[in-house]
Amino acid sequence: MILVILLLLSICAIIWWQRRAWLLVWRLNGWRGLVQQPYLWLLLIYYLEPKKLLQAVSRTRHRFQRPLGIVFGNKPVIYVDDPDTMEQLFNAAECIDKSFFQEGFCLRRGLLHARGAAWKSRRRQLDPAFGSKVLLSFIGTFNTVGNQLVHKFETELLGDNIKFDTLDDMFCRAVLEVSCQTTMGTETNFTAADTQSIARTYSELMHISALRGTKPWLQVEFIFRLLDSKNYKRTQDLMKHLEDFVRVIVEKKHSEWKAGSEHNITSIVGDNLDSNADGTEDLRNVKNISKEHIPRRRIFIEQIFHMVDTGELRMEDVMDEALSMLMVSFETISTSVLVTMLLLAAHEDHQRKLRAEIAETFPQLDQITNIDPAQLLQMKYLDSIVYESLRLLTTVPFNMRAVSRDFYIHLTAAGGARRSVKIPKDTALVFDAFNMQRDEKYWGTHAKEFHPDHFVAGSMGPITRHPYAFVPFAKGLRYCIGNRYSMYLAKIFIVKLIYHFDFGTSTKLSDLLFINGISLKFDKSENISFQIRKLTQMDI
Ligand code: HEM
Repeated sequence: MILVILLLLSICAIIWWQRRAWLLVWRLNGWRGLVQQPYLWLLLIYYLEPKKLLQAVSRTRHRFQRPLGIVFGNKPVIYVDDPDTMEQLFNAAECIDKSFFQEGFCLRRGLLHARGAAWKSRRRQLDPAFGSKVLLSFIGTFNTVGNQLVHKFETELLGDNIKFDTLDDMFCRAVLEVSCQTTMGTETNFTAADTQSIARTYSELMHISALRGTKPWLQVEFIFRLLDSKNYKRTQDLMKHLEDFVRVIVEKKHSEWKAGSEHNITSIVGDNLDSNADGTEDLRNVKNISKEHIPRRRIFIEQIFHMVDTGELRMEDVMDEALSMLMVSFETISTSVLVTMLLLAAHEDHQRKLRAEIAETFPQLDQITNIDPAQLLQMKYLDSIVYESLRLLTTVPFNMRAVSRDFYIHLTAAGGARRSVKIPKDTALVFDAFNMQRDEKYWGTHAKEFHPDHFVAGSMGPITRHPYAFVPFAKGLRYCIGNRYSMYLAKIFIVKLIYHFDFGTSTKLSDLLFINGISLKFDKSENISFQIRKLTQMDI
């Protein structure tokens, strides 16, 4: 009897400890949500690892009413996979902070992880570094590394059995090369060989971060050290390797910058950035900037050095930003290019149509060697291919935030009735862009196919879907600062590759098994291969 009473008391104590989370589930999903919690916990216990999570969520999310409330320890968690709720949350000042799920990310410094007022001020400081003029000054670098990539394909990557992982590695190295040049002004020759193991170091760190991201207990430093000492030690070594690599370059560049004339520049060339987060290019802006007004290449760290002099930033901050810009850019852009090439290889008809648009836009070979951004931005079919790839195999499947203050969201019931739901402080938000962007409810019957027409305005008029049904770079207040940079670079690589080579594969979309890394990964990727053939002028 005493045991039963103790047990009941313990259950009551746990429910009291979790009361805010239970209350939120009740407000969001009613009795059904409360009763479903044990089932949800079982699913989470079984599937909480990168290889299983994404596929399990895709399979089971329909069994629950969404947005879905989850009791996670004493934390309320909301899983969101609909555009209406995403729009409210992405634009709420209470939802800009990162969540506890991201505590396991290897680099918890800089803009990427800043919170509240610190984030606002850092974002204001860094936004101009991604303005149109600065981006246009990088086009030469994008072209040069793109040409090196083409040469690498010509000499080493032609044949009937080019492995997916080989291309993955090559794209990672090429993007890292661009990133090192535009962030720190350093040529690293990664496209030829990763002699300093920098690309491999970043990849390994992202892999460990993804593992910790899906196992929240590993995000507590001492538990990580205790339960997974091997990866703990490895993370420390890898981070030190990267920090040393970046520190040497940043310090050298800072001394050069101080000695040079650029030192006197106290503000960076910016322009009006809008929240252009769906990747829709600001063609007008680019056209208005004449070639004479494009500054010489202003690398990222040079643009923020003057803030070190004024005391707004410390040298450590510059290093953190450089480290994280390299980290976030190389895996995301390379994954986007890789999946676009895979989808084009699997859909020869779209590949041919894109090649025709490229040939029409750039009739001379030297125009491909030196791609002009203004012409690039007019390529509507290229846009639709890149956006459709970002929709169907989105690069960042899940996105997370934390709620910093109690606030209300408005939900619409099936019958159309609206109701307000109070979201308490410290709730973790999980945005599932991957499944929303493949949901027939928002994308119609071709939702799970590669269908570039999704991004082509038809004879019936403009595209009318919900503006938040496509969020590869997030949207609202904390959207990706590198979205336009990514679009230029990815498109330049894709245009050059499709112009010079024919890509084929026997892999079908339905064969792909998805893994939730920091960016999208594929299980059994060793079974995916490409046939790559050099095209002649006749073929084009
Ligand atoms: C295809 C490529 C890319 C994709 C799909 C992508 C996606 C995203 C997403 C979804 C977020 C939002 C995270 C959140 O809401 O918490 C984000 C944030 C961010 N991205 Fe990207 N990204 C890409 C490339 C880049 C590049 C090239 C850079 C830098 C050069 C970059 C820098 C950042 C930074 C600094 C943030 C944090 C912004 C902030 O907190 O204010 N990203 N990115």
